[in-house]
Amino acid sequence: MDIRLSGVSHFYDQTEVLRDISLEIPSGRIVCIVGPSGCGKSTLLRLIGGLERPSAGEIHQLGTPPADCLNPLTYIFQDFALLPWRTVRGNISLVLEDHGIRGKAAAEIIRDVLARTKLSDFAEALPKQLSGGMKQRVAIARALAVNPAVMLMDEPLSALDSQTRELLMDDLIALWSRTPFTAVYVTHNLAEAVRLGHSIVVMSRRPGQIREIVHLDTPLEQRGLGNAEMDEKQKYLWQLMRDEARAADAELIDV
Ligand SMILES: Nc1ncnc2c1ncn2[C@@H]1O[C@H](COP(=O)(O)OP(=O)(O)OP(=O)(O)O)[C@@H](O)[C@H]1O
Repeated sequence: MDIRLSGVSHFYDQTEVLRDISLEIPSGRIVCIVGPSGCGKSTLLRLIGGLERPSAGEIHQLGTPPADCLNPLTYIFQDFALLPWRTVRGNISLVLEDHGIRGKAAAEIIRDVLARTKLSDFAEALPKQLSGGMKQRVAIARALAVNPAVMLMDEPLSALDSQTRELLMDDLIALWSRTPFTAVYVTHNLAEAVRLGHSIVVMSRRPGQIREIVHLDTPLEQRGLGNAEMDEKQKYLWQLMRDEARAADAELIDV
């Protein structure tokens, strides 16, 4: 299932947050969204997820979600959003219970997603027993359990330290390489964007407009640390963003 945004604009009261966003999110691709603070990245994700309706423009889902998809648009948040009193298995089974899936069918899905996220040995652990990186892997496993058409990822690694971020990026790439998923991935971190994005949407400061879409051809598995092409792309992205980021920073100070 692809997603197409056509001329999307959004206001909160009199404040224009997004202006005339047209964008394709093709199936099986990771589209990263970068831009200065307050430019409307999370708002854009909420509009795509249908949590809010755009003030103008249209968002279409093209094609049908996978046959066994329980929730076409599934979020992954920065703060993991796990229930602390439920085990890893219990957190994942919750989203299946919501769809009436229990017993053997649920156990098989949970076994599969735990194996894919390398959490098979931690099914009975509580969130408080897990590191931040593992908690986010549980959140990813929970998202995979509903076999989403598109994952909406809002700064999923930004609460983690830099080593854990590297490990999680490796995990996401391994997951994608095994079974390509579709994601819209909001991040402040340009290194993350060039590592994970098939394309990177660079937004201007508020009202957020698309300044440029940068495409990356290097396969995800070849984008390790120290890859010269990735460094070049990251520099280019920073050049695009630097003035906007400075201006956005000054705006926040003026408020
Ligand atoms: N529900 C809301 N009501 C009113 N204003 C809002 C609401 N949500 C966001 N805003 C405002 O809209 C603008 C864009 O916010 P948004 O969180 O989408 O930006 P962002 O690019 O994700 O920011 P950041 O990078 O700092 O997380 C901000 O000025 C924010 O204060």
